[in-house]
Amino acid sequence: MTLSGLFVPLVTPFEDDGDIAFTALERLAHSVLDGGATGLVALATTAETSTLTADERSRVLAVCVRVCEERDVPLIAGAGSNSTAESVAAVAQLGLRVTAALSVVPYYTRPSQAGIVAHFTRLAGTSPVPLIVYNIPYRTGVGLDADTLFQLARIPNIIGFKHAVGGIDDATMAMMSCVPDGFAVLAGDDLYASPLLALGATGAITASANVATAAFAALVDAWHAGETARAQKRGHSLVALTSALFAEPNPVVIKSVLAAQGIIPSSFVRLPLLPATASARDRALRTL
Ligand SMILES: O=C(O)C1=N[C@H](C(=O)O)C[C@H](O)C1
Repeated sequence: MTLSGLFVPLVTPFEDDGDIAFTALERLAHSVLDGGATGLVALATTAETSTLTADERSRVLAVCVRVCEERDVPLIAGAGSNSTAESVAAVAQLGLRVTAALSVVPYYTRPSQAGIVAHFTRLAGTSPVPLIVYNIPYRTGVGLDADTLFQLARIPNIIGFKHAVGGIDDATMAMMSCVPDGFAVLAGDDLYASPLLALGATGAITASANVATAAFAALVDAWHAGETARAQKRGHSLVALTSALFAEPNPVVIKSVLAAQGIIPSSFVRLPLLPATASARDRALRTL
């Protein structure tokens, strides 16, 4: 299985009192699929997963599983932490309900490159579903060098990377020059999705696609169709929007835009996130 296309990491809509708005979540899930997304990502960073309780996480996942089954589309679900044992348990809990698990490089602990390979070897060996390694050094505090990327890509049951390194760096260039056949590279930095697709990424997981699903779907399609001029134009046209949506910590601006559009009931986010400022929200709305 090669994962390709646009996967939307859904926000978790809240009511003004902080309760999860499950009906709005289900509506949003259908609406991004109607807008051209290939599949969904449940419980990613954009979902504010770290501030959901275990019960809320399982109810959010249940909504996403139901929608993806109804629509017959792939579902990726976030699972894992900076504890290998806890990550093994979290991925096991997903069972076979998802297409793949998205597991972040262990954050905060700053393990060695060999430790990271050992972590994912253990996880991939026990996971009931294929794994996607989430490489996001600006959140985890630890980068992956080219050799580590090659080693991870060769581990059985690891089928892809969500690659979000804040640019196109040396390790990215080395990795993209020899991606194993069938291995998925999913662009995870909204601003660099277009250049990574140009280098051969199989798809994208971009939070901005909660707001601009059709535009991101068209961007992925254009690069995959080899229509360079159209793809570049699409990429350029998304720069102002993605910059505006990430002007404050993700997903606060995205939620404020969705709330202003009436797509979700409230711009509420849980502490330690604060709601987007009016100026950030208005700037994003102006770029739509
Ligand atoms: O939740 C996600 O998946 C994403 N999170 C990233 C982040 O918040 O750092 C951004 C990316 O668009 C997808």
